[in-house]
Amino acid sequence: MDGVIIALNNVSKNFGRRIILEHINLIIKKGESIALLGHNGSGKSTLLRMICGLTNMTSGNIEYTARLKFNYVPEHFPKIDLTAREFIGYMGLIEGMPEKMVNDRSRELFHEFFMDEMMDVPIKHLSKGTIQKVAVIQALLQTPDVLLLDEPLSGQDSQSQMAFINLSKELTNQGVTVVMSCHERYLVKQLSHTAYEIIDKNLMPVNLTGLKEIDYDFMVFDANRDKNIDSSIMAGIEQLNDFENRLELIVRKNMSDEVLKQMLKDDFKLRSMGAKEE
Ligand SMILES: Nc1ncnc2c1ncn2[C@@H]1O[C@H](COP(=O)(O)OP(=O)(O)OP(=O)(O)O)[C@@H](O)[C@H]1O
Repeated sequence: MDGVIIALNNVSKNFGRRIILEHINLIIKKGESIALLGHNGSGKSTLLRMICGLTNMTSGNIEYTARLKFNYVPEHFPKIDLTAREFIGYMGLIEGMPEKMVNDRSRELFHEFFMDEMMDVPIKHLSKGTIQKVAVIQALLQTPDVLLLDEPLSGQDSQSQMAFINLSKELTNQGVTVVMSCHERYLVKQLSHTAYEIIDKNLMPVNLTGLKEIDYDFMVFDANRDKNIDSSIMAGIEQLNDFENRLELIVRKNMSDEVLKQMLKDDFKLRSMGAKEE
C-alpha cells in the first residue's frame, strides 16, 4: 500500500497470563499522525513500545518497509539533577551533533515551548508537564522518521498544547510519522489524521468527523485552594488543568452556562473565557 512504513499483523501481547492486546492490525504511513486513545491501563504505552521494539510481542509480527529512526518519549521521565539545558546538551553530543548545532536547535525548541526561563532549572524541580516538554525537545533535536510519544499533552497548559500541536503538524508536513497516546479527546481532531481507541484489547478506529461535532469552551479561573468543583458539573468538564495560580477548564459547550453559573456561585473568580481554539 502507498506510503506504508510499518504494518502490525495480528499482534498480541500478554503480561504473564493477562492478555493486554489481542490480534492488533495497524497500518502506519509516512507523514501520518496517529492518536491512540483508551482508558488508563488499556495498553497504549505497550503498543507504542512494541512499535519501536522496546517491548516484545507475544505473537504476530511487525513489518518495517525500511530502516527507520525511531524516537520514543516515555510518559514518565526520571527526576534528575541536570538542568534542562545540560541534559539536552549531553543528549545532542551523544547523538553526534556538533555543539553549536545542539545549542542553536535546543534554544529554538526551548523558545517554542515557552521554556526560555526554565532552561537552567534542574529537571528534578520542574513540573510533570515541563519535564515532558524536555523529553519532547530531546526527541526533536534530530528529526526522526517516526516519533512515538506517550501522553505528550498531559500536564501541559493550553498554550503549550497548541505549540505542540503546531510543531507536530510541521513535522508531519516534513514527512515525519507521529504516533502518540493521548487522553485529550477534544484535541485529537486537531492533532491527528487518524485515531484509534483501545477497547477490550482491540484497536477500534475513531470517527474524527464524529468528534468534530462536540464543541468546547475554555474557562480560566483563579486558583482557589479552599473550594472544590461541584460534582453536579463534572460531567460537563472534559478536562481540568490545575496550575499553581489558575484553574483551566475545557467545558462541553452545551454545558457551559451551567458550569459557569455554578463556578461563580461557588466563588471561583473568572479570569478569561473563550471558545477552544481550532
Ligand atoms: N512490564 C509489565 N509487566 C506486567 N504488566 C505490565 C507491564 N507493563 C504494563 N503492564 C500492564 O499492562 C496494562 C497496560 O499498560 P499500559 O501502560 O500499556 O497502559 P496505558 O493505556 O498506557 O495506561 P495509561 O493511560 O495509564 O498510561 C496495565 O494493566 C499495566 O499494569
